[in-house]
Amino acid sequence: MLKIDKLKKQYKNFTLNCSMEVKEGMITGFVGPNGSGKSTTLKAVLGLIYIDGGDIQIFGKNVKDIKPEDKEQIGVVLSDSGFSRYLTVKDIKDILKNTYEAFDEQLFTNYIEKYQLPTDKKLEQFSVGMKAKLKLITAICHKAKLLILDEPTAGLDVMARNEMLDMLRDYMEEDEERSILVSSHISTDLETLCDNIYMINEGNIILHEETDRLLSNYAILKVDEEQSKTLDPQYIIKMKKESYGYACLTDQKQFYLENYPKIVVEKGTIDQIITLMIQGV
Ligand SMILES: Nc1ncnc2c1ncn2[C@@H]1O[C@H](COP(=O)(O)OP(=O)(O)OP(=O)(O)O)[C@@H](O)[C@H]1O
Repeated sequence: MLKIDKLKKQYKNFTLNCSMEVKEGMITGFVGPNGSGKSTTLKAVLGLIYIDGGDIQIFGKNVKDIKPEDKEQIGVVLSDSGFSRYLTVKDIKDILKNTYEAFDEQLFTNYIEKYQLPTDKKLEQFSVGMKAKLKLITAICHKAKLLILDEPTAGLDVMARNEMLDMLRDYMEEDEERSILVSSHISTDLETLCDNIYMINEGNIILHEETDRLLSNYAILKVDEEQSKTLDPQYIIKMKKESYGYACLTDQKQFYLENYPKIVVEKGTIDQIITLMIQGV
């Protein structure tokens, strides 16, 4: 569906060097700290910025060669893009109707009603949550095959986030050939939504893993100085000094549970895993 191979983008103090793949039928999460390169990657995929190297394929075609009809198959949410603040939902519906052949007016109207978005208020009067919902509705209502979503849940409360996640699940259930690439810094969203997750830091992909494996096989071993000397390091990915000794990230939880019954083995959250991947050695 989407393949990024050795994408390079150079800014003054930042180098992006990124490879990743979004497979058909999959929701792929993209997570990393502020300024790690998520938006830059997504903008490059959408052809919104000039790239310095690498290859991006969407629907099997180089991104430079994709045609307007291919673009119709991509739904987008970007943080710094959107409709003019003077437009209303009614205006936006008309624009979408005229832009996308496959625009599903009924689905659009159903979502607008479900989320109680006012149809004749200007966007400038919308709250952050209302704007975020509208952006996602506009991305999914033209029946695109691929959604590229940059922080679609940013600024939303828990209830609104869950509604957005449900919207994305419904979108996927409708057609098994669809895919989503979604960035978020709220890792619980990614845990419950994504099939696999890429972690990026300082422009480099530092981990790619299926979400199930992240949650079932990865763990954090908490060991004191003495225990750290006896610990078989073969499955330790990263170690970080802590007040009690060391936090050690492993992707072989079972091995340590079976062989080191005395050490504390904690199921790591995605946030803890990212932190150890970035700060550990
Ligand atoms: N147009 C630009 N000119 C110069 N530097 C830029 C430009 N756009 C982004 N950068 C830099 O590239 C780096 C990556 O930024 P990017 O927006 O991709 O990060 P991000 O992971 O999306 O961060 P956030 O989670 O804060 O949105 C940052 O250091 C940023 O300052």
